[in-house]
Amino acid sequence: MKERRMHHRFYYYYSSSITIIICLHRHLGAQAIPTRTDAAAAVLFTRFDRDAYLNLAGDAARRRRGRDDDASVNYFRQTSPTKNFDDDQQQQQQQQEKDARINNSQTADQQNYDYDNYDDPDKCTVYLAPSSIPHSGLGMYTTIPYTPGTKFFPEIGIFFHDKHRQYLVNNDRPRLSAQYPWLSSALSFGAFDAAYGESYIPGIGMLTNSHLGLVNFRLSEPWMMQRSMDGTDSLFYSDSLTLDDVGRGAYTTHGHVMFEAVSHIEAGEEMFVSYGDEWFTSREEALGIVPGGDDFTEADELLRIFSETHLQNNDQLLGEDGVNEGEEQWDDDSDDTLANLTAEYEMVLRNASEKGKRLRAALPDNVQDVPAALELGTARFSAKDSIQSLEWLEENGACLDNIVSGVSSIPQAGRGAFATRSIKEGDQITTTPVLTFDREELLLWESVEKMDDGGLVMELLGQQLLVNYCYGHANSSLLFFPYAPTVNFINHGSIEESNAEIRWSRSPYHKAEWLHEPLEDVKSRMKTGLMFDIIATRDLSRGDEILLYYGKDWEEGWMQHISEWSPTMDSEHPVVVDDDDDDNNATLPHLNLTDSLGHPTTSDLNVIEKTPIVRTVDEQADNPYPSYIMTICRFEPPEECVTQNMDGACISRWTHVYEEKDLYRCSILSRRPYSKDHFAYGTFRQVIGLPDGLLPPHWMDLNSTLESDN
Ligand SMILES: C[S@@+](CC[C@H](N)C(=O)[O-])C[C@H]1O[C@@H](n2cnc3c(N)ncnc32)[C@H](O)[C@@H]1O
Repeated sequence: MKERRMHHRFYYYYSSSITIIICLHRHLGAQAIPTRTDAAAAVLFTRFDRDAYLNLAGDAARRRRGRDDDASVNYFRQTSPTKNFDDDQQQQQQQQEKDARINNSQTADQQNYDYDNYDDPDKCTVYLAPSSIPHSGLGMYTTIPYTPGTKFFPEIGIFFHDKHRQYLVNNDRPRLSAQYPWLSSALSFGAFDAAYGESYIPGIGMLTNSHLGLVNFRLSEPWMMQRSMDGTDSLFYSDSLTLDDVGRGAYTTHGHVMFEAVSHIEAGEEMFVSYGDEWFTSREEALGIVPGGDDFTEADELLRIFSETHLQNNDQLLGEDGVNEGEEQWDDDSDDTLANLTAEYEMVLRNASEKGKRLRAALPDNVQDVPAALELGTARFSAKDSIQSLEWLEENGACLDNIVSGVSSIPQAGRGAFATRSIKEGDQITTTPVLTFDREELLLWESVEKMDDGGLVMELLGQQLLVNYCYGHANSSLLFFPYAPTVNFINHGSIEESNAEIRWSRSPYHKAEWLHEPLEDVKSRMKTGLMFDIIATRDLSRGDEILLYYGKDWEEGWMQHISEWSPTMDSEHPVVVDDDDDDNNATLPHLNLTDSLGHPTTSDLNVIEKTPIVRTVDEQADNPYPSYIMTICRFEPPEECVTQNMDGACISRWTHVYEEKDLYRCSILSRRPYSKDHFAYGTFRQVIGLPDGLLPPHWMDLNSTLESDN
C-alpha cells in the first residue's frame, strides 16, 4: 500500500470507564462484517416515499432538459422525507438545519473555485502533463500561483475496507491498485471506519507524483472534520441522508476532501504531495535511492559551505559580483582549477555517502553542476522541468478544471460534476488516466462454517463502495477507476438527458497499443497507461451538470434497487463480530434503531436533545450516547508499550498529556466502526457500464453479469 503518511498521530480507542488504552493503530482486531441474515431484527422505517422520489426525479430531468435549473438547487430538501416524525416543529427544525448545512457546504465549494477571481475565468488553472520526475508518467501542473493554505477544489475519498476479505488476497500477485491508496486515517475518522481500511482519493491524491524536496500540497485537515454529504464521517458537519433514503450508502460520504498548498507555488509549477519517506525507502530496488526532504536541506547546506570555502577562493570561477553565472564559465577554467575543485567536491560526496546514501543522492554528481544547484536549490535542480511555461502546458497538457463538484441536481445521487465554462459539442470535458481492478478485488467474502461437516465455505458478503465508481462491461472482469480531479463526480443521465460520452483517450499519453494485449497482461501491469476522454455531446454552458449515460444495466439496476429496497433492509448497519472470538460478538457496535434521530450529529444532539454534546461518565449513566457513537482520544503515544500482545499490538497506558494544538481531549465523539452508510445492508452497488464496442472482444472473459449482486 502506498503509505502516504500525512501525520504520525496514533489513534487510540478509549472507553470512558476504563483506564487502559488499547492501541488500535494497527487494527481493531480481526472483525468480520456479517451476512445479510443478521439484518433480521431491523426496525421498520418508512420515510422514503418512492412515488415522491420518482416524481421528483422526473421533475429534475424536465428542468435539466429545459435548462431552467440552477445547479445549486438541492432536491434533497424536497425529497428528505420526514413523515416518521411526530413532532412537526422538530421535523421542520431538522429540515432547516439540513438545508443550512447543505448551503454551507455549497458555499464552501464555491469559495474554492471562484474562477471569476482569476484574471481570465476561461484560463485553465490545472493541467495534466508529463511529470518532471523521470519515469513517473504524468503529473499535474497549476497555471495559477498559490499561497500557503489555499485549497484546491474538493474531491471524493473512497474508503476501501477489509482487504483481507478479498478471495484472492492471500495468494495473489502484487497489484497496481495497491500502490495508490492512502492510509485509512487520510479520511477523517477513517481510522475507525472498519477493522482495516485504505483511502482512495483521486485528483491530487492519485495523480500527483511525490518529490520529497518539492512537496507543495498536502491533505488538508486530515483529522479535522471534512465535510461530507451525509456527514457520517463527522459528527460536526452532517448533511445526513436519513436512514430510509434509497441513495444512502451508494456514494461516498467523503465528498469534500481538500488538499491545500503548503508553500508559495508559482504559476506553471508541478504539484507534488508527500507519499512519506517509507514509501520510497521500501521501494529502493525499483526506484533507486530517493532523497527525503531533509536530505535536500542538508545537501543545500553542504553546497553552501563548499561554495564558501572553495568557490569564493577561486574568484575566476565566479561572476563579477561573486555570483556564479551558469555552466559556461566552468568551461573556461583552467584544467588545474577544475581538477582541484573536482577532487575537493569528491571529498564532499564521499563524506555525504558516509552519512547516508539518500543525502548523497541529493547532491549533484559533478562539480560543474554545483553553481546551478546552489542557485536553484538541490531539490529544484533535481527536477529542473518542474516549473513549466504556460505555452508548454498548453502544448503538452490537457485541461483538468472544466468541471467542479457541487450538490447534484438529481435526487438521491449525492454530488455531481458541473461545467466551469462553456464547452462546445464534440469538445473534451476532461481526460483521465484509469487504474484497473479485477472485479474480484472489489468483492468481500467471509468464510463460514458449513452446517453438515463443519468445513468452511466462502460466502459473498457484498461489494466495496468503489464498485460504484468503476467503469466496466458486464462481460469483462476488468474494471477501470478514473482518477483525474472531479471526474468521479459525474452522474448518470438517461440517453435523452445525458450530455457527455466516454471514449478511449486521443491523448498521446494513452497507451492504445495495450488494447491489443491479452487481458491477463493488462491486469498484471504495474503501471497505468490507459486513459478515457469525456466528450460533450451537446453545447454546455457554465453551471450545467455533466451527465453520462451509465448504460442499460445500470439504469435497470437502479430502478430495481428502488423497487426492492426497503427501509427495513437498509436501516440496520452490520453488527460487527470478531472473527477470533465468538464470545465477543455482542460487545461490538451496532446501530440502535429505536433512535428516531436517524443520524444525529453532535449539533443535532445539542439542538434536538438539548443536552451537551460531550457527556461525563456520570451523565452517560443516565443519558448514554447512541450505541453507534464512541469516544476516542488522540495523542502521541508513549515511546514504550506497557505490554505487547502475542500479535505484536502495543498496549500502552496514557501517562502523558500533550499540549500540541492538534491534539484533543479524550472526549471526541466518533462513529463506531462499520456504522457509516456504506456498510448498511442493501445499499446499491453497480458498476458504471462502458458502451458496447469500447472494450476489445478478447477482454470479454465473462458471460454472465455480476451486476445484480448488491
Ligand atoms: C461515479 S459515482 C457519481 C458521484 C456520486 N454522485 C458522489 O456523490 O460521489 C456513481 C454513484 O452516484 C449515484 N448516482 C449517479 N447517478 C445517479 C442517478 N441518475 N440517480 C441516482 N443516483 C445516481 C449512485 O450512487 C452511483 O452509484
